[in-house]
Amino acid sequence: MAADPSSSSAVAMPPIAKAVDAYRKAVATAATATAYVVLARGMARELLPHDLRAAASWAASLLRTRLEPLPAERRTLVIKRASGSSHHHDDGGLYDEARQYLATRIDPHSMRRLCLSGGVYGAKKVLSMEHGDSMTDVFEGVRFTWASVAGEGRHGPSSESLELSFDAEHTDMALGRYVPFITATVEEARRHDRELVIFMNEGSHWHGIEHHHPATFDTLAMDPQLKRSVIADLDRFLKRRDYYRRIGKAWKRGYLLYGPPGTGKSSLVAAIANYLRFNLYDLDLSEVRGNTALQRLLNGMSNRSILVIEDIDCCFSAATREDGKDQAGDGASDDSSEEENTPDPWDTQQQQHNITLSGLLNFIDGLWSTSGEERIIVFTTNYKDRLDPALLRPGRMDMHVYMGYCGWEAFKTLAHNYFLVDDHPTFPAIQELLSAVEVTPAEVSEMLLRSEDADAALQGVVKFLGEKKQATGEGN
Ligand SMILES: Nc1ncnc2c1ncn2[C@@H]1O[C@H](COP(=O)(O)OP(=O)(O)OP(=O)(O)O)[C@@H](O)[C@H]1O
Repeated sequence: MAADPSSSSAVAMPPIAKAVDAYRKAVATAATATAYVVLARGMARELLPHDLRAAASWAASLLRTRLEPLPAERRTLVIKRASGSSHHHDDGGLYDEARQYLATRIDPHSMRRLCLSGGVYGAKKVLSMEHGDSMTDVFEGVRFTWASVAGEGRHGPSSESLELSFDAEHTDMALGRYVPFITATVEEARRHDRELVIFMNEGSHWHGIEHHHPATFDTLAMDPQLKRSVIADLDRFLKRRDYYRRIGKAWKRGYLLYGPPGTGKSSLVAAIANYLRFNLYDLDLSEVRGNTALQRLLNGMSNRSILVIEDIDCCFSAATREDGKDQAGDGASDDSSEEENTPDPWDTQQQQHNITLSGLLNFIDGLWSTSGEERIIVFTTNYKDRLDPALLRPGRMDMHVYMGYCGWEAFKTLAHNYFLVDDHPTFPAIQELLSAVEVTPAEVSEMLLRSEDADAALQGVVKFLGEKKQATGEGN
């Protein structure tokens, strides 16, 4: 049977011929499509009036703009390294602030290369970008790009800079909020890391030593609710700079800590200093020779500090109370009338200088309202009932904090501090005994310190409390 030549040729068509055929078809199709477009254009030109055509083209371009937004205009802020500053010392310029800030924001996983510096003489190690690298930071939902640019030419490293880029529409925010935020964050971190100092007065000068008191609010044994309210009060105080400015008052807060000896008043002062990272100024009034010296001392205090006057009841006896009135009949205990009979040199001197406790407070108010910022003043006393009533008046000291005998919650804090123990077979007995006897946290701490073994120490506490209860019962 003879083969069909056409079918045989189709089957036998070589690949090149196939491609040529496909190309021919494509050209024909394109020509047809182009012809249609040309025809449609021509018809539109013929049929649509000019204005309508212009409107259609404007709408089309608008649609295109909407669908493909143009890249936003960018703005770049160049932060140059201050000449003379070194990598090892932070001079406080914006360049150093930005570097320190970026060290806390840098994501080591997202960077190809990283610089690690510091560590000299125990200094903190800091991560930073390599020159030529960049990173992004998001603030209030806006992306900021940071680039590290190498110093050029003979100026070398001193012409290094950081470049901050952002969409131009966020310029006000970058300058008005982001840059101040960076400064505030770095200041906060520096404050947190700084060594604290406790100053004591010698004549009219302060003499400072490093303050390493370990007390914190976590280690402080006190009523948990009271502890929370002190912390909340401190937090509120820190946030109220503008409020104090607005009402024209000194930005200060006064705390009166009172309670028996050994209940943690000094520990609370240390915990406040550690919490706020404020330096302490422990003022011994008996060392102060008159108004001028006092003024010099108060003026010599730095901002963000705590002025402490311990045992305030001993500094001002009834003879120097407000208005200089003899207040022996005001309910003060017998001890104070004893003091009146034997005036100490400070009293005599204060009478000469006519300083009363409320006078001192007014003096401090006046001085700090013009010069001081973020000051805390703490008075401590074992005998609140001996204090000048002027000091106890509402508004005088902002918060009165009673540091009392060791309660159950306070005891649990101590047991946790010393032995990391949160439960123990002796606890029920201790809880019961604590509700029956008055014992100070200092006494309990001392018992807990007697042994390194938790069982032995806690048994010791039970024995001590039992004996105390018995003695109290016999005494009654
Ligand atoms: N509330 C407390 N929490 C934790 N530890 C305390 C507490 N109270 C006392 N201590 C322990 O007892 C020691 C002495 O306490 P602290 O000096 O703070 O008491 P104080 O009330 O200031 O006494 P004083 O009135 O005699 O100055 C502290 O160093 C601490 O070890």
